[in-house]
Formats: sequence, C-alpha cells, structure tokens
Amino acid sequence: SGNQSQKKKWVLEDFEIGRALGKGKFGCVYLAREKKTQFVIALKVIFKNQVQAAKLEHQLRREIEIQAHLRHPNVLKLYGYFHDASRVYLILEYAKMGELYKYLQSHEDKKLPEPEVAQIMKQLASALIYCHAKGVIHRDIKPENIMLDSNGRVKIADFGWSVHAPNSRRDTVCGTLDYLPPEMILNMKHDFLVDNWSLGVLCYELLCGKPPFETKTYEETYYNITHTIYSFPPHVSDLACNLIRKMLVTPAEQRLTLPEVLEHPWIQMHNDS
Ligand SMILES: Cc1cc(Cn2cc(-c3c(Cl)cnc4nc(-c5cn(C)nc5C)[nH]c34)cn2)no1
Repeated sequence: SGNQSQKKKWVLEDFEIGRALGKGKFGCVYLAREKKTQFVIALKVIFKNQVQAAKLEHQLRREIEIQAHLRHPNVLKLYGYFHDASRVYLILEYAKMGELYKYLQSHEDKKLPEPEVAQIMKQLASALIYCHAKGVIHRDIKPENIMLDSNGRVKIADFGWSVHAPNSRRDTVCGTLDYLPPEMILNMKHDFLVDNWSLGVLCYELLCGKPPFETKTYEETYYNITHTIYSFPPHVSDLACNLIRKMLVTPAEQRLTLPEVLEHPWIQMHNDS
C-alpha cells in the first residue's frame, strides 16, 4: 500500500538488477525487480560524489521531495528511495516504452500524427494542472523528460529542475498577500506559466519534427525565442497552428492557460481518437 512504500526501509538486496535502461549526468537507470513481489521498477542509481562535486545535493533532495508526493497517472511515480555509502537509489515507475525522445527518433521525419500529438498534449496538460495545483513547476518539459508507457500513455519524469513555486506560500498565507509587491505576485504567476510555454514548444516539435526556434547558433535561437520568430510547415492543420500560436506568447499572463489548452477545439476534436 502507499504508506508501506513510504515507511519501508529499502536496501539494494531487495532488488534483482536487470539491464541498464539509460545513462544520465550523475548515474544510470536500471530495470529492476523487487524480489518479494516480483514488481518491476526502474532503479535510478546516482553517485553521491558526482552530485556533491556539482553542488546539486539540494536539487536532488528537492527532486526526491517533490516527486515522492506527486500522484497522477501522467507523472512517473517515485515509489521510494534509499542510499548507501556512495550512492542514492530512486525506486521509480518503469515506463514500458521508454523515452518519448527515442520514440520520436524512431519515426521517419521525427514527427507524429496529429491525433497522437493531441492525446499526448491532453495528458501533459492534465499532469501539469495537477503539478501546478500542488505548487510544483516542472520547468524542464521536453521530449527527453517524457516517458511512454504502454498504449500511448505518457508520464512526465525527471523533476530534477522542478521547484515549489512561491504560490504555495501565497495560497497558505491569505491576508498578508496585500503586502506583496506586484512584481513578486506577477513572478509567481510567471513562474507557473513557463510550463505552458514549454508545452507549446513540445507540441510544435512533435508535429513538425524539430523545435520552433531551433537554429544553427545559440544567439539566433535566443533572438527567435525573445522575438517569437517561428513558422509552421504546410502540413500542420490550421487548428494545431492556432493552439500553438496561443501558447507561444511572450507576455506570460497572456498565454493560454492549461484548462484552456484542454478546451481548445484541436484537442477536443481528437478526443478518444
Ligand atoms: C541517470 C538517469 C538516466 C535517465 C534517463 N532514463 C530514464 C529511464 C527510464 C525510467 Cl526513469 C523509467 N522507465 C523507463 N523505461 C525505459 C525504457 C523502456 N524501454 C523499452 N526502453 C527504455 C530505455 N527507460 C526508463 C532510463 N533512462 N535519467 O536519469
């Protein structure tokens, strides 16, 4: 049961370790199975010394803290964690189809059909509505951080860059909000809306095979993003263009909200497709 996985003191001997599933900056992820229940998981093994060398212990602690408390069908579950002298182990949900990024690469011209993209967008918007309601901003929505489970269900993973927005403080200290300067309140809204922008960039990339502002140089990409300079290939439907145009808006508070994304006709028309 839920609290069992929280209270249980896990040790490496509780698991049979299988093949490596992927490598990251500070470690690897292995397919693994809990011996007693034969439950299959993904075991993320992180080397403490590498995290310490990068001064990212606080970020790792935050990733664990945040992901351990999120429960949503489109958020990769963190069942528990433990550590030994040199490593931290995260017991993660195993996504059967791997990273969306690789799934994209396996398609000729690296793009997906519109109905499939609409389903992915619907799931991610729902997951982000849940995260934002818990005061969590992901801040790193991209194909590498989205996992595919069976039957086209997607899971947001890697909360390494996520943060608890100040918003949770604002919600709990009602009354004293009056004294917060506008820039701080705006920033709070602003922070949340970074995920809305990234979701728009992701939608474009899944439909077009490349991100909207991608160019050969950092400077050019920077200019395109800050001036919202991008164009659509001819095969993208008008409704899909309309949705993306309403998400890639520079003044954050003018961006489509996540509930509005779910209500958009392009998402609605592909319901249950
Ligand atoms: C360190 C480190 C590596 C990574 C990237 N990464 C994530 C996974 C992964 C996770 Cl966390 C959960 N389920 C997965 N399922 C796969 C998978 C399934 N197939 C058929 N092929 C793959 C690959 N990978 C999963 C692996 N690496 N993040 O931090």
